[in-house]
Amino acid sequence: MNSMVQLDSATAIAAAAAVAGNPVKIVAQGVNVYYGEKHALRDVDLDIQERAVTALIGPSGCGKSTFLRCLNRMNDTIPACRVTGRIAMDDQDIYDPQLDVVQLRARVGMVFQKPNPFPKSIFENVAYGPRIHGLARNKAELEEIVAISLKRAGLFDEVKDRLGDSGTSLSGGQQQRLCIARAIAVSPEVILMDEPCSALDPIATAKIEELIDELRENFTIVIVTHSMQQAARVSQRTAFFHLGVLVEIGITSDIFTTPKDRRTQDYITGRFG
Ligand SMILES: Nc1ncnc2c1ncn2[C@@H]1O[C@H](COP(=O)(O)OP(=O)(O)OP(=O)(O)O)[C@@H](O)[C@H]1O
Repeated sequence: MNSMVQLDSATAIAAAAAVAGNPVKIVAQGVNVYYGEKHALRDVDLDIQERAVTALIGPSGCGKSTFLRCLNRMNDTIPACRVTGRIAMDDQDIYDPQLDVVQLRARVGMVFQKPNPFPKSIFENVAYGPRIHGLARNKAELEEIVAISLKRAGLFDEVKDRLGDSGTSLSGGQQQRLCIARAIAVSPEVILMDEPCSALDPIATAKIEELIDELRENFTIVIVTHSMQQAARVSQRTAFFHLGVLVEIGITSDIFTTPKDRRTQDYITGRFG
């Protein structure tokens, strides 16, 4: 088979082995999503492993972003959208009516396709979440959270002397790392990334990919990507969606070298997409 993806298979296999024993963080069972009459996701069963990167791939419109948005209930904000089935994080049903959605979204952070810093200072972009969630007892603690979050997002050295400047004054890649720092600042357990590099140049993309690899030590990451190369570089597990169906999920190197399903094979060899 002639996959379009160049795999550094030794690295990919070592990375998959390193996370192989990690427990499951999120379990989705029989998930269906409708936008009005449109049945966008059908009977999806999918496990997300803790402290690993899971990539969601598939052709445009297959339901990747829809599934991602189920994981922090962002679909609740779309009036016509209806979700059925069960999604549990650490065995807790995240669609339980008793559950506080604001708390859920602090536990399951999100980074979007287009960097979207608030029109506020770099400091305030990161401090906002910890402040509203009461995570700092005083100014010194808040400053510490901001500094740590910027360091973990690989941005601190570039901005430490200009924390008062507007977040929007940064380059696109820096803005995306600022958005990652903002997500990290409220100590989430899971970070969802919806095509986080699609608006970035190759150098900024490489930095974000390196960062994702570092972040998986502490966070569970789910990333939607149009780039099979990116999925191969950053993820340990890959899920392939097609026409609203989860076709298969497996170890990334297996999906790109020995997929079980013909549809996956056709996709990774570029027969459609
Ligand atoms: N807000 C919405 N209202 C109505 N239909 C929607 C909405 N969002 C998505 N859809 C439909 O649901 C299906 C899945 O869309 P989704 O955006 O999840 O796919 P995707 O795989 O992420 O696509 P892409 O790679 O192009 O971003 C598509 O047919 C899309 O048109």
